[in-house]
Amino acid sequence: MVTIQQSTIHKKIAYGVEQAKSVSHSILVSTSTKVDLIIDPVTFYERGKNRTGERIFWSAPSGDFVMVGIGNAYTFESNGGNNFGQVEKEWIELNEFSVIEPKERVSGVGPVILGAFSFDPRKEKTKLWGSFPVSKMMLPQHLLTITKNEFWLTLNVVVHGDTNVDEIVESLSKEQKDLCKDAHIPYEASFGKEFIIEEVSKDEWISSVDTVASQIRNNEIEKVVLAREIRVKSDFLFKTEDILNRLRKEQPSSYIFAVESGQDCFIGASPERLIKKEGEEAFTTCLAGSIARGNSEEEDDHLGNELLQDQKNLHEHEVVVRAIRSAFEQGCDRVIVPENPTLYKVRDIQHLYTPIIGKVKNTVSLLTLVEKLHPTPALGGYPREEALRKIREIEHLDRGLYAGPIGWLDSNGDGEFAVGIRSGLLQGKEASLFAGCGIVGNSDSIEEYKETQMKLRPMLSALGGSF
Ligand SMILES: C=C(O[C@H]1C=CC=C(C(=O)O)[C@@H]1O)C(=O)O
Ligand SMILES: [Mg+2]
Repeated sequence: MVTIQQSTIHKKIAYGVEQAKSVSHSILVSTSTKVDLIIDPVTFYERGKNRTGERIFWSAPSGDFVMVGIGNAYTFESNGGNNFGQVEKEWIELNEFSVIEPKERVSGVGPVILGAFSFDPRKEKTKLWGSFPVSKMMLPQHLLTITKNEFWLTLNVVVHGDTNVDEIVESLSKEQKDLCKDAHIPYEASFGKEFIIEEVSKDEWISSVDTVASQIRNNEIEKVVLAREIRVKSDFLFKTEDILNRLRKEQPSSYIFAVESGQDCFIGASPERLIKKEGEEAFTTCLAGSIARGNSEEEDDHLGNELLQDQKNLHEHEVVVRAIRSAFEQGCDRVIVPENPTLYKVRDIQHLYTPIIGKVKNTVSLLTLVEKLHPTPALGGYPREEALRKIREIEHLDRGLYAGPIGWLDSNGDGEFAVGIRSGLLQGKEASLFAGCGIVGNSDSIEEYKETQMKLRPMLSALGGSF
């Protein structure tokens, strides 16, 4: 078994407990080891099923950077606002008293918090999202990181002066062994099961698009993103691992994520980065404006070219670029914005795409950038506050974590957040799936409805349907 040596863990935790006694403060102990085994991240996730409600999955597009967290060593939860500043403050404080091994840091290895924030904490919460707090970031007890073809295992624990070292070492080591048992075996998803789809407030959604488009034509507002929900019902439990496995295969150019809380799981495959920070460098993307994929290469190119010239879609996109540039310029120097969008293609849809980079100003943190950017007009609208007010008033939907920031942050302040779109909430034998569209003055409600259908396909297919 190639797990972290029990003696190493024992030494570090015992040292942490001594430190906790001497400074009268809790201590974060984090030990990581590079293992020379191949671990299938979905198998590892499945092995953690005793910890349902405390599992998290994240992988970046192309799938060569994956993190799987099992068990909460520490959680940052809020039931009020998203509290980005508070999470950051607590995270810095937790790291101030820490024992971290090894000293040389590898991005995504060691003390890392992962989780998600709500789209709009000011919108009244319904029982749909009753299992989730408004925001939840967790420091996993067990973290598997796959990066640059290396496999790392991390154990995180917060100890106190009276922590029983032997007990905690024994339980963590046993759990780690169980998680890694035969974890090289690739996870096999079971066959998809039948399910039915119920549209939620379809006609109301279509007429709300008409209403908002006419308000935009009257210059009341420039852009509003309106989302809708479908409810999926089956006789069988939707299994998170099966869905993760299919998303990994079918959506390789997207961020794949799953966050559990209680018995529910928020899961999806989003093509849209909100922000990545690596040292002084920051990367964001504007992704808005959509068209179908073609059935042949020729048709696909034709549709792509049509999208690149379509005035409605270019306007939808331009609003996003303008707002992101301005938010980015507050936190970054040397902001570089390409002049024209290109295409970003995922299995079921193609989008207009403008990547933006910048050099992060000295005092600016990742969560500060998240707060400045969220929600971009690709998810909310423009101007931001007016659009949020409009969504609160008109949308028949509790978005919860849908379209909110989802990602991770390490103890160096680096990390990445995507926006939680192309996603759904798994609730046993049922699931809610969400999709939204950027509405501008010349949006056609039936076309927008069709656009949401394309955006629902990745999750419908991952649930096991033939979409
Ligand atoms: C809000 C969603 O997509 C956004 C991202 C890309 C393209 C979009 C659009 O063309 O409308 C949306 O702004 C969603 O998928 O639920
Ligand atoms: Mg659109």
